Amino acid sequence: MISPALRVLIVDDEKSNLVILSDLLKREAQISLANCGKLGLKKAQELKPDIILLDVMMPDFDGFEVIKELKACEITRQIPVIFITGLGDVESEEKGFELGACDYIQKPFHLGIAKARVRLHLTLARQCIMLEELANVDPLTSIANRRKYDEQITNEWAAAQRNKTEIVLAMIDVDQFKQYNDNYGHSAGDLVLSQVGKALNLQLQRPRDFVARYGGEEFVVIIADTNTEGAQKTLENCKQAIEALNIKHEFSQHQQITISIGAVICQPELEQKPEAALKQADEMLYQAKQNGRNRIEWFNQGS
Ligand SMILES: Nc1nc2c(ncn2[C@@H]2O[C@H](COP(=O)(O)OP(=O)(O)OP(=O)(O)O)[C@@H](O)[C@H]2O)c(=O)[nH]1
Repeated sequence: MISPALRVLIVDDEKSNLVILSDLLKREAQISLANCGKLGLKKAQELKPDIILLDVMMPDFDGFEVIKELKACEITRQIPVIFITGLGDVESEEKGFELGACDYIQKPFHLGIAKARVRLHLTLARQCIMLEELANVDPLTSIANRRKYDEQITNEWAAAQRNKTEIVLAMIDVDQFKQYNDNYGHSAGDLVLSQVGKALNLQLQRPRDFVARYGGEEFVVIIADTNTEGAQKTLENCKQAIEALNIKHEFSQHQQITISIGAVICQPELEQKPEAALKQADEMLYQAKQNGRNRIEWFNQGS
């Protein structure tokens, strides 16, 4: 049985087709319906379904136009599209594949065969989601990994340059963590890292906030489209959230698990690279350690 968490969007102007297809798949996935191309496009962008079943001949905006828009849009580009259409000529079928469809089912279709083909694509969609997770999620903390950070910072840095907005980069390190491992054991250390990752993630919930495990006991934060005051508050909340975990660490100067944070805020010029900003954040992290840990140090652009 395929996971019911998968979401299928069916776009068809014929009500009877919507009914047949949703009946066919309702046990396989969550179904959303759209009775015209424009609505289908809107729902695809809003719902980001795992797969789209798309009619070709629709009055306002035909299926070929819809798939062109889907493939041109960053949000919907990856969603597999299956055409289900009365157009039986090979030229239309070839055009459907050329425009990026993953399958082309002709009407009238055999229920069992249509179901088997959609099921196959649902399975592939599910495997793609799993692969994506494996590639981008750190298994210990369940937050983003360094690979995802590299992708995110490339996009956010370019957006900040384009829109002339301010962006914050922060390096976070668990304080005296070697002492924790040495005294409480590596498994207990792993548990702390997992709790810290999740607690940071909870504080970074705005759509443009991002946190990843950078490696070992280090985390990296991106706060995009922000200002000094807002970012200071967010990072202060992160620091306090770790204190609030109240994890005993008798071998630390603060007697509990704490974090140090080095941060930099900038409006990047075209020639500026994010690696230089991250290095500044890292230098500030070193300062935070030198100045007593469990604190945030900001890079001063003037210094
Ligand atoms: N349990 C666990 N420990 C890790 C992991 N990755 C790195 N570490 C440990 O994190 C510790 C980092 O220690 P150090 O870099 O020496 O610094 P620290 O003890 O945190 O001291 P300060 O940074 O100066 O506060 C090392 O003991 C690493 O073995 C991990 O995945 N799990």
